[in-house]
Amino acid sequence: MRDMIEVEGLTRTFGSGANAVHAVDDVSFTVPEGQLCAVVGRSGSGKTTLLNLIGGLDKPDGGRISVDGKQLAGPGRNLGEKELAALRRDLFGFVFQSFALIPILSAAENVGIPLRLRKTAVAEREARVELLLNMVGLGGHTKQRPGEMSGGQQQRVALARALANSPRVLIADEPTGQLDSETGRAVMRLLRAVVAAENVTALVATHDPLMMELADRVITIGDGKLVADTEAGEAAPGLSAAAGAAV
Ligand SMILES: Nc1ncnc2c1ncn2[C@@H]1O[C@H](COP(=O)(O)OP(=O)(O)OP(=O)(O)O)[C@@H](O)[C@H]1O
Repeated sequence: MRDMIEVEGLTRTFGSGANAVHAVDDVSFTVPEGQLCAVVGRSGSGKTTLLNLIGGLDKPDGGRISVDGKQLAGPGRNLGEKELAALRRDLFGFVFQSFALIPILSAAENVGIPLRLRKTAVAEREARVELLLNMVGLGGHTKQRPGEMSGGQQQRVALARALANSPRVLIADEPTGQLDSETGRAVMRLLRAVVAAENVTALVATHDPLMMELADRVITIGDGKLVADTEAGEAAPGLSAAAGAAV
C-alpha cells in the first residue's frame, strides 16, 4: 500500500528562549493509504499541533510534510495562504471536538457546504448529501438544524460534511471529546465504518480507549516527540478481530 501521509523531522515551536515550547519536536512517520491511525498522548503533548500541521492549518518551523504525493511543507516550499487553502480543500476533511456546524443551516445544508464551495452541480450535490446522511444514520433528519439535534447526531452531521468532498485524508481532533461515553462509542464505530466505506486515510487524536482498539495503528506522542508506534496486530493479538466485530 502506498504512503498517503509522509512526515519527516517535523518541528513546531511556540515562543522563544526560556519560554519556548517544542509542541512538535522532530517527528517522523508515514501512514499508508486507507489506514485509521489514532494519535494519543497526555493533554499538552502536541496532538492538536501535529494534526494542524499535517492538515495545513498551521505551518511547521522545520521538516517536511507530503500528503497524497503533494508537498505541503518542506525546505524551499513556502506555500501562500491561497495555495494552502486550495490544497486543504482538495485533500482533507476535518472533524472537530466542537462539531463546528453552522447553526442556521439544516443538516443537509451543512453537509452540502464543501460541495457548494466546489460548485458541484445541484443534482450531484443532493445525491451525495443524501448518501452521506444515510451512511451516518441520519437519513430521516435532513431538515433539522444543529440546535434541534443531540450532540451525537451533530457529530455525525459533521462527519458526513467532512467526507462530502471525498477527501483523501480525514483529520479528527478529539471527535468524541464533548460526547458522553456511550454516544462517543457509537460515533467512533461509525467513524471506523465510514473510513472503510469511503476508503479514506484517517488521523484521529483521541483519549478514547475504544478508538485505540478500533484503530489500525496507534501513534503515541509525549512532549512533542513520537514515543511509540504500534500496529493493531502488534499491540495485542486479536485486537483486529475485536475491532472488526465492533463495526
Ligand atoms: N498557539 C500556541 N501558542 C503557544 N503555545 C501553544 C500554542 N498551541 C499549542 N501550544 C502549546 O503546545 C503544546 C502542545 O499543545 P497541543 O494543543 O498540541 O496539545 P494536545 O496534545 O492536543 O493537548 P490536549 O489533549 O489538551 O488537546 C502545549 O504545551 C501548548 O500549551
